Amino acid sequence: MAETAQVLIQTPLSHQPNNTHSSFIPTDSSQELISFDDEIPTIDYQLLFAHDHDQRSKALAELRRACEEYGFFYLVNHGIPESVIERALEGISEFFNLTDEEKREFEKKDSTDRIRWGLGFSPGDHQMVKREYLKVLPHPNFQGPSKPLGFSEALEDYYKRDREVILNLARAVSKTLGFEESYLEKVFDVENGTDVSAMNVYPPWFESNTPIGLPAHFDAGYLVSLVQNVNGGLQALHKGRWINVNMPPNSIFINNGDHLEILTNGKYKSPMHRVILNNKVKRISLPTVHGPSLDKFVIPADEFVDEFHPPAYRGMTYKEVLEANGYHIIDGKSCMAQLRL
Ligand SMILES: O=C(O)CCC(=O)C(=O)O
Ligand SMILES: [Fe+2]
Repeated sequence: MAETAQVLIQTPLSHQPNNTHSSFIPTDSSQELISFDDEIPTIDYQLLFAHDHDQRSKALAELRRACEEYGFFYLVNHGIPESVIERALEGISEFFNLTDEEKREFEKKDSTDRIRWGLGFSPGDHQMVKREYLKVLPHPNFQGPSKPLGFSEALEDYYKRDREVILNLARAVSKTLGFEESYLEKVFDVENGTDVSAMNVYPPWFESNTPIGLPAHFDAGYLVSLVQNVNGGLQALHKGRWINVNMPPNSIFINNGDHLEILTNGKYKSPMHRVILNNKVKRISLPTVHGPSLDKFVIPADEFVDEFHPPAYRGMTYKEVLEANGYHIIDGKSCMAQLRL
């Protein structure tokens, strides 16, 4: 399948579709690029913690529906200042504007890399760059690139605020699952959790031979947050249709990660997503995968397993999952195919 050929070449933040999930991919190749502007749920972060009981219950019910029926949503009113996001995105743009020689300093060296720069090429054409990326590990012990000046600090500011939001969101998600709010924090040992972030830049389509910027894949971790400089490119699969992600101003795009799917035994699924190059502008995105601690062995929790819902995934430590198939943790590779029973 063409889809499979493409995925072997690119290196998204996470793993590629496996046989089980690929049944969700529209199989008619002529339709493969068709996408829809269907509505995506919007969750108001402040309301998830509102003092008013009714307001809070309503917001939590909306969050439950978004996690269960979609696996992704826009988060508004998250409290991260626009300037913090803008500075991080501007820093990314400046980094990618460095000379190739300067960027090569961050090319893969060995398995202890905490910063990794690289290029994603077009399938079958290794001259055609579809995506340039820079990966870092924001947590624990963030270490940013030494140049351009101020970039590392701008990233650190963003990651700190982003992590606060994600921790609180994980508390709200715990409640939507019927648990006490610290549930996810405890099962994933979030305090020692490993976060992997990719900064991506995609050229406009007219500079490329195919519009696929990043092939369909899933992300590891429990929750993934994403900010970007412009709309137009990211698509998520919902009920067999590719939905365009059109983020409202100053929002964050959130999706469930594989480990939330495993823990909930498939109740909160990790959605397939991809990037199509837009035909106008260079797009920059900043997705961050928030994951369990590396030694955490994640399996479906007892609460989601019964005689009608037998365990659908086997356990593996998060480190083994990320490093599956010979990759280093900074590649954020997952291996759902090996985890599914
Ligand atoms: O660039 C995007 O919008 C998405 C990137 C992504 O899905 C990834 O790096 O895993
Ligand atoms: Fe992704």
